Amino acid sequence: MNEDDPVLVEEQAHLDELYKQLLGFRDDLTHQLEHDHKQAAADLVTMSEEIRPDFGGADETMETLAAIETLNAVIDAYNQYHDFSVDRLRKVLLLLRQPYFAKVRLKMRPDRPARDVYIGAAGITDDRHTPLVVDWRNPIAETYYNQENGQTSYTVNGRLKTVELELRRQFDIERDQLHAYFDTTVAIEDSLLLNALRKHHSEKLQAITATIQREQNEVVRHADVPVMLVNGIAGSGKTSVMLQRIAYLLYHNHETLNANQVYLFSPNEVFERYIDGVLPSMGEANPRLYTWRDFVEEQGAGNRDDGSKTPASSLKRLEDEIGSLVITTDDLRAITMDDVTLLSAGQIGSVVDKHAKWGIGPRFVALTCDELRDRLDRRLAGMARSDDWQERAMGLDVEAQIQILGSVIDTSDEDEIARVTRRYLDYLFAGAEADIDRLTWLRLDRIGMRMLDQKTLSATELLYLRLLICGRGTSDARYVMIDEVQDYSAAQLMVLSKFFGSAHFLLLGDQNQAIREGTASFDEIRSIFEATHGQVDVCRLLTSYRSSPEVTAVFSRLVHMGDDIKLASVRRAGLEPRRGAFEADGELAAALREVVAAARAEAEGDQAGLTAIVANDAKAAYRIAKLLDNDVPVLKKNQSLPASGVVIVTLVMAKGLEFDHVVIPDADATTYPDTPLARRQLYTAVSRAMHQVTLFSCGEMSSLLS
Ligand SMILES: Nc1ncnc2c1ncn2[C@@H]1O[C@H](COP(=O)(O)OP(=O)(O)OP(=O)(O)O)[C@@H](O)[C@H]1O
Repeated sequence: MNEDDPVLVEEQAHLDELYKQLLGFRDDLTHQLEHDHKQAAADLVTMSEEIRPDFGGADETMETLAAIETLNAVIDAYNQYHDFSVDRLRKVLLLLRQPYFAKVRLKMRPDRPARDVYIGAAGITDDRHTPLVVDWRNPIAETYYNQENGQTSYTVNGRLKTVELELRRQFDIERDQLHAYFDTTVAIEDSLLLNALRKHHSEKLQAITATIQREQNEVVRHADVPVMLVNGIAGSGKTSVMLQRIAYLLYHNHETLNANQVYLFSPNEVFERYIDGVLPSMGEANPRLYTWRDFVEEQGAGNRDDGSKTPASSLKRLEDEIGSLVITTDDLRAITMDDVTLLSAGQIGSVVDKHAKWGIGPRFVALTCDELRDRLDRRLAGMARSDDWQERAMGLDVEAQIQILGSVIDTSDEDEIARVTRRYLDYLFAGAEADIDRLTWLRLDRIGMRMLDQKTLSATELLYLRLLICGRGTSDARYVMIDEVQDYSAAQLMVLSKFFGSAHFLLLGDQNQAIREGTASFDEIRSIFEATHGQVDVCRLLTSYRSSPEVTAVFSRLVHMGDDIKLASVRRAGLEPRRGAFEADGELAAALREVVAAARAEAEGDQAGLTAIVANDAKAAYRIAKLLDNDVPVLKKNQSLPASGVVIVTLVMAKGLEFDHVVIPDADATTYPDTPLARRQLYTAVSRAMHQVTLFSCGEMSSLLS
């Protein structure tokens, strides 16, 4: 430490003091939890021994129940206290890694002295509830992210508070070591950001809590609107911002929202593994992670074309036809379980006919399902009275009777036999009600194929038809995040927006990275979500935090963003792009081998980085691997990104990822002709690079790169 710098000395002393407190909290909490655990176990044993179960008379029963009630209340109290202590310990452990990353000195009122607020990954107070560190999601921390010196403001409980920011200080801290501090009193320059960006590629995406930039913060702290569409250039932090936003929402709604109610759609499994450490590193649980495939499979439509290429016109046609849809008996299927027909197609048909006059839609489904459930109930009641089923129930051995029916059947009591047989039938046919609700009685495939005059139905068509008939898909989801939204077709988005009709959406994408033909434009995305959710708020992110100015110059030339928009990079200078057009495969192979050798040599030194050879498709990837004598691995779906070295990836797999050095081995005019799609594919491939891009072609180089 520089002993001559009084600020550094003073801040280190503050850190030492706080760290000591944190260690104390950790030890106290651990002891407390251990002690409480033992105490609780002992108390529960004593209390339960004191309960003398007596159900002899009404008074005795009341007394016994009251004693059990008291025991339950004690268990609840222990659990609550336990949860509170565990939560506090979790925060302390998080802060012990880095107690805080910034401080703001705020003058809350002109007549009061300014006070220092330290900001960290979690908030912690001392025993007298005085805040020692404030959580980055606390309203007051907004003054740090606003990046405004002097007068600034934050919103608390919907009210804007104006304050004076006297000092904004950032810290480079690891555990109890203060490495450096940066004051931004003169001009707002984010030294911590520049420090962070100097680093090399990491195996997994990192949280950006300490360095969220102003335009990103607007997304993270945005009001809770039905749909937000973030339109950002490559490397502008869309994925990072989305994860910070999830953490923000979980913090502000901690009493009502859990991570299971947040759904995150991402392009593929490699990407899922790349991002799955971010929220846990912030002390939050991961949301439910889905690819489109996972979603389709969960909906029982995994065994057909996944519908990613289904045109929106197909779904529009279903919408148009649904009003005049007539359901015939052939469209119905009996509800059968274990070869027992519980409701025949004919019986279902009579219910359907009764309610079809309302038109085929959510109301029809609700009324029909209600009545089918009633009929099922009557059917099971009838079966429970039949000799055949009663004999089967009584034929169960004693163990099975206790396990399934809860007691041994009293064969002397006829009513009891019927009651128990009913319980047995409920157990056997437990899935029948779910079948009714899942509309297994309706041959959706057949109906859809007739409506569309097609021989098969894609997953998108099937799910949309089901949605048109039932209304909403799920109300389990409160928030749905779709990353790389530009890669979804209008039809896929129509399904998702309707399926999650009651959820709020965060859509993030970059139109220039749409690498498939036939995906939805941002205007289409807006109108799809406006139709289901009303309003769509749009935010833009225009600075690249991933790529060096040199790399940014290559990819920004590929696209036209609009005259008023200029892409910017905040990274330090990287290396100049390398190019090479070769006449034959042999020459290309030699050049690639050189790159591989250089990358491996680097990886052995302390300059470990990751080089990716990004091939246009799987065929090209394996061709390159062969050219390199299979010495470089091709990244597979079930693998994670290596930390360093060289890897071959397809463009589809490279989506959302980043590498220190990107080599495009097939940058030729045939692979990348002068078409809008090829332009976007090249933009996506080049923009995966942090420090350097190498463009090789066998034959003439694509004119897009000239
Ligand atoms: N505010 C920030 N502070 C530090 N690093 C940042 C910041 N914002 C983004 N980054 C870094 O920039 C890189 C790109 O971020 P991210 O992958 O979230 O961008 P993206 O917009 O989703 O990219 P793409 O659309 O090209 O896949 C990551 O390494 C991320 O850590």
